Amino acid sequence: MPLLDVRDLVVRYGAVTAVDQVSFSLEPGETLALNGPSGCGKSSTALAVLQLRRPESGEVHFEGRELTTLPESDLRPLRPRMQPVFQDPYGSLSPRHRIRDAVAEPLKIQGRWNADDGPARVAELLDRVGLDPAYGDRHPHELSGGQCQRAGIARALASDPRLLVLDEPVSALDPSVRAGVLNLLADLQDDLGLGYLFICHDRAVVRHFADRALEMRAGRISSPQPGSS
Ligand SMILES: Nc1ncnc2c1ncn2[C@@H]1O[C@H](COP(=O)(O)OP(=O)(O)OP(=O)(O)O)[C@@H](O)[C@H]1O
Repeated sequence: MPLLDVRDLVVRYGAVTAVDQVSFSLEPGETLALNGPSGCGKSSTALAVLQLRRPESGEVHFEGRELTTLPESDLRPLRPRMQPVFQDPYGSLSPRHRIRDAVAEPLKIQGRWNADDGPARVAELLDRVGLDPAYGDRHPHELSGGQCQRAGIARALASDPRLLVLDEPVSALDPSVRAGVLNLLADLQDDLGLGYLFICHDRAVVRHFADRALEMRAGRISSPQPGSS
């Protein structure tokens, strides 16, 4: 069974059809890239996969469940298993919260926080993404962009996801730290068997990082591209 199976997805904003009959599937442990120019519908596809924006039509099967027809109450327990990582590393963390609270929050919301071992779990997650757990005391603005993106990934991992939807996860980062974050994502995938829907406009990064890539143009999949393997 694919981890994710998207069929004939359509996303509209009023008269604008941002995603037009897009279909693809993604296996557990696989990285599938969506590549294409600005405005071709990559982010809209990501939002619809995550059900953060309900599509006009089409189906999104995640771990065998069709999501588009589920009410929010039935989606809620599934949401932790599909986590977004967005382009702006600072945007996904509240500026008012310390990093350790941002990473602990999903555990608390999902009823998995335990005062005895919760702090150790947060430290373990920070360590797993290559951050010294002492950084947990800091606020997002006290971290570099790359460190902040790592903290965002730690927060996503706190939910024990199976799928990460990575929307331009390194595009806003200094070129010198991009490779480190991509290597971290590759290690996490090897260790945890995560599936990645990897949205990226940079073909060189896609070739290096993705197993398979789909090219989008004007809301449609225009062609498959060879990936790195
Ligand atoms: N909230 C919105 N309201 C109206 N139109 C939107 C909205 N979001 C996106 N669009 C339009 O939908 C189309 C697809 O946008 P989308 O952001 O999905 O593309 P993208 O490939 O991710 O581009 P970028 O890389 O610039 O984010 C564009 O024409 C865009 O202007």
